[in-house]
Amino acid sequence: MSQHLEGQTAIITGGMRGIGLGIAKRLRQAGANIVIWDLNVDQWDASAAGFTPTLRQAVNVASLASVEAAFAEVVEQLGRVDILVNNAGINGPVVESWNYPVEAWDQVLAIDLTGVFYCCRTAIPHMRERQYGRIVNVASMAGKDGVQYISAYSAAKAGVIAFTKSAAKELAQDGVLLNCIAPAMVETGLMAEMTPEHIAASKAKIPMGRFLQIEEIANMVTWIAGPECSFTTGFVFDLSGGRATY
Ligand SMILES: NC(=O)C1=CN([C@@H]2O[C@H](COP(=O)(O)OP(=O)(O)OC[C@H]3O[C@@H](n4cnc5c(N)ncnc54)[C@H](O)[C@@H]3O)[C@@H](O)[C@H]2O)C=CC1
Ligand SMILES: CC(C)c1ccc(C(=O)O)c(O)c1O
Repeated sequence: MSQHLEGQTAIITGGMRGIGLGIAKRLRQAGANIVIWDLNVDQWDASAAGFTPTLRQAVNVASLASVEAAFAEVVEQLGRVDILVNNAGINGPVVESWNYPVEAWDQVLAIDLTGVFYCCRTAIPHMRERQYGRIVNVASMAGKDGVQYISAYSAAKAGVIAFTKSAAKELAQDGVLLNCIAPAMVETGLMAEMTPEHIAASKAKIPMGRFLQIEEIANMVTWIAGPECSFTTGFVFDLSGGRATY
């Protein structure tokens, strides 16, 4: 396997399980030193993951103070951050938009959108100073299409796409590239929060007729996060099994 990220440092938010863990594992195989940020980082299953991260930090991405303190510690201990994967996210209630609880709306937006902004805001000055960085924001097909009964999640993911495009233009001459991925449904803890009817409806929208696999996301992210991705910024890379039409 290519070791093209040897010596680089990658932060993966929400990296304790699911898609984030899969991305972390694959970036490690490519040679990167891995920093895991998650709400609770006590339980690391090294035999299941197949590696031990260089650092694990308890971070709430919805708290700027938490993000800034953790980032400073990474720079102090490892000296550099080359890759930031903004993966942490929640779904929230599955309910009509007009009945969506206001507190839950605020929480979904705080984690899924503002959390991405906080992590980028914190990492970008360091990357600009080094004139190198790769930021991969995990959006969703829900952010492109809008999915019924998960309006806060869909709105937050649409916001992640627009934020990525804006910041990418600002940083295009600084060696700092920002891109998004827009996965369709993957069988993780997050998907389990959907109702069986919604899961079946989502699967039915995918021409390939199957769910996306975590390894497929991790492989794509590993390329986007590396130096070979050199002329693409502000882009949304779909993982939709043929579903995406734009
Ligand atoms: N599972 C799916 O079908 C899809 C997922 N996605 C996105 O992929 C990303 C990962 O999702 P999954 O792995 O499925 O979810 P998951 O629920 O399995 O994992 C999410 C991780 O994020 C962490 N997290 C949640 N809130 C946090 C916070 N405030 N600060 C730090 N960490 C926090 C959780 O503790 C957990 O480890 C999310 O952004 C999700 O929206 C996108 C498209 C489809
Ligand atoms: C698992 C998350 C909440 C989710 C659910 C449904 C869709 C979809 O139908 O497109 C998504 O893209 C998701 O990210």
